Amino acid sequence: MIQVAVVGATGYTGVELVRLLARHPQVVVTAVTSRQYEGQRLDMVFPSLRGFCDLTCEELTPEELGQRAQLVFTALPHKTAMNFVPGLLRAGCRVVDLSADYRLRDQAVYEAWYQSHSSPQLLDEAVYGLPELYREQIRPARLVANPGCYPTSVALALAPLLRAGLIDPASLIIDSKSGASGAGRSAKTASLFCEVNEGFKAYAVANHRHTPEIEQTLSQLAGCAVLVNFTPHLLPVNRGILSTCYAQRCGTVDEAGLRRVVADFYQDEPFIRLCPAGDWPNTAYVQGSNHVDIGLALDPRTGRVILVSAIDNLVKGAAGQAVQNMNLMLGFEETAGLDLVPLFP
Ligand SMILES: NC(=O)C1=CN([C@@H]2O[C@H](COP(=O)(O)OP(=O)(O)OC[C@H]3O[C@@H](n4cnc5c(N)ncnc54)[C@H](OP(=O)(O)O)[C@@H]3O)[C@@H](O)[C@H]2O)C=CC1
Ligand SMILES: CC(=O)N[C@@H](CCC(=O)OP(=O)(O)O)C(=O)O
Repeated sequence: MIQVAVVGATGYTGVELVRLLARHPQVVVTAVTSRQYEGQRLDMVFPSLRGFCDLTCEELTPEELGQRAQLVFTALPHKTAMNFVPGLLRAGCRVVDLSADYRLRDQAVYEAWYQSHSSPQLLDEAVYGLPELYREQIRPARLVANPGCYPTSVALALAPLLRAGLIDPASLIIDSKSGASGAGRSAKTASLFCEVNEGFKAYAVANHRHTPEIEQTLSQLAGCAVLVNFTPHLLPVNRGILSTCYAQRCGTVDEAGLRRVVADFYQDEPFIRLCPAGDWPNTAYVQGSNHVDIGLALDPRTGRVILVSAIDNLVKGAAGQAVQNMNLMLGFEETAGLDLVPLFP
């Protein structure tokens, strides 16, 4: 059994990691960290874990974590993870970082959207952890930057047609909706029940920090600099992201042809499901699982292709993808610990 640790285990992605890792056949969680809950058993903080995890929350230095684990998941807020990750690497750990701190390759872009970077020397080394696109680079990596939840849903929807040159990279409009767990577990007025329930709003319009992350992946796929309009919305549900992407079709390929390209691109992917024509993704059909559902239509009147994707933001959008990355890094079956049938209803 390989020893792993979760830093920031009392956040939404941290506890989701512990849930998934508790059933993983080849790893054992040896440490869970938190400042606020130091000294408390994790299954007292999250009774859902009773019988699955008997660890107590600790505050541990990277050096101490290095004594306890070979691979560490950092599930800390962005701008915080960068203070932890270099020490973990020095302590000999491999790291899957769930924050945004190592996702952007260009330091100037990171600093324009976040803040000054304290370990920019690691940006070149970090591998963007989207297995469906970068599987071979992830396997040997020391540091994997787990993608953001919105960028995961968008990149996987657009990748096949963008790479095939069948949609115009200058025409992309993306409209995404997320459940409230996407905002994390820390107390904020905007996340209060009455602020979220029975409402539906756009936020961070034209300036959401996932825009450059989405553009980075799409530019690589398209082979040219891509700019997008990306508008996130907050849904009054706990989990789930639904992204609707609009793109102008290139050439005269029909809907069946577009569908074949997407199906071929993902034919060996265990977590991607292409919906049959006329069927559309629903966040409820992927909840609790690492699946990505993708639907596609060509509007013959406008010549636009419409791609819709659904993921669980805490699983394929965070903890599940992190476990998928760990599986690749450690040479395990990619689906180990992730053989989850979505919850419904
Ligand atoms: N929620 C989501 O859907 C997704 C989140 N992510 C990313 O994953 C990371 C974690 O997100 P999420 O779980 O939602 O966040 P939460 O706010 O729910 O949890 C953050 C965790 O980090 C700990 N923490 C906070 N500040 C510090 C600090 N300064 N030093 C040490 N520990 C700290 C918290 O515990 P304590 O305060 O007790 O130390 C807590 O355990 C973030 O970078 C987020 O952007 C990525 C994809 C999806
Ligand atoms: C609903 C909501 O607030 N969502 C978060 C995205 C969370 C996320 O996964 O982003 P990172 O991993 O990059 O932090 C937001 O819009 O900031």
